[in-house]
Amino acid sequence: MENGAARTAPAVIVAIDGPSGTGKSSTSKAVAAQLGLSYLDTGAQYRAITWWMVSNGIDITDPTAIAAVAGKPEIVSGTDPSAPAISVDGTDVAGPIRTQEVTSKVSAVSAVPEVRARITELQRSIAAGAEDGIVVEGRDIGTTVLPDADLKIFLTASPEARAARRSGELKGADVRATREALLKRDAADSSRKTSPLAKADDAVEVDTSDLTLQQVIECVVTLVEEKRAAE
Ligand SMILES: Nc1ncnc2c1ncn2[C@@H]1O[C@H](COP(=O)(O)OP(=O)(O)OP(=O)(O)O)[C@@H](O)[C@H]1O
Ligand SMILES: Nc1ccn([C@H]2C[C@H](O)[C@@H](COP(=O)(O)O)O2)c(=O)n1
Repeated sequence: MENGAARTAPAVIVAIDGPSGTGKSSTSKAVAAQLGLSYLDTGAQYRAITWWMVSNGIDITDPTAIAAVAGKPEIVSGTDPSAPAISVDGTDVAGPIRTQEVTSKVSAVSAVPEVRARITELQRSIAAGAEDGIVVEGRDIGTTVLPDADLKIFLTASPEARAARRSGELKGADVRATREALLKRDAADSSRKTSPLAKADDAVEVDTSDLTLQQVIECVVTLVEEKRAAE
């Protein structure tokens, strides 16, 4: 190595997309922490703007009303994988954005083009500022937000596996009702006109149905390391 300069791994941008409950957040956080990368949960940003709309009495069934105020809330996302944080106008909303009310309304709010344009711009600027690289998870990262990402992963899992995982989280939740709610949200997210949930043509698909979380993490870490070695 010339002049004794330390060899550092090049900044890498990893896009992880997929339907609900496939393990995007758990995997992305662990991979980012293991590889010293930043982490961005884009679903949390759409939940945050939905929370703001609900808190301010905006009619969620009216896309024009949503579009008119889409630029108002200031959303700030932390990128430390060991302490994910999200605030709206200075209020910590990490808890409130996970309520059933926000979950049931987030697909409608995130389908509005003005909302997507605003959040996409924010996501690109966060990714551009991540000096050591970043893992960004969501629904349209590989297709729309970061089409030049170094590595794109698309996680899948059977509806049964996903419902069982989510019901385990929401202790006592009915698995069949959870499955139906997941499928309803997937259908809405996949069928919207603006940047729907979709696998990029150059994404690596990983079916996590029969893999443990640890196996999925190892698989993605290996893919990132292979990518870095090839550059
Ligand atoms: N391979 C796996 N095996 C078993 N459980 C898993 C696996 N991957 C994730 N889980 C668990 O499934 C639940 C959902 O995972 P996670 O939140 O990471 O999914 P997600 O794709 O980010 O979902 P969403 O898009 O709804 O936020 C969590 O409780 C997580 O611990
Ligand atoms: N890139 C993204 C990320 C998320 N959304 C929408 C669609 C999801 O139903 C919702 C919540 O995401 P989750 O927290 O479950 O990952 O946000 C999107 O449209 N685009």
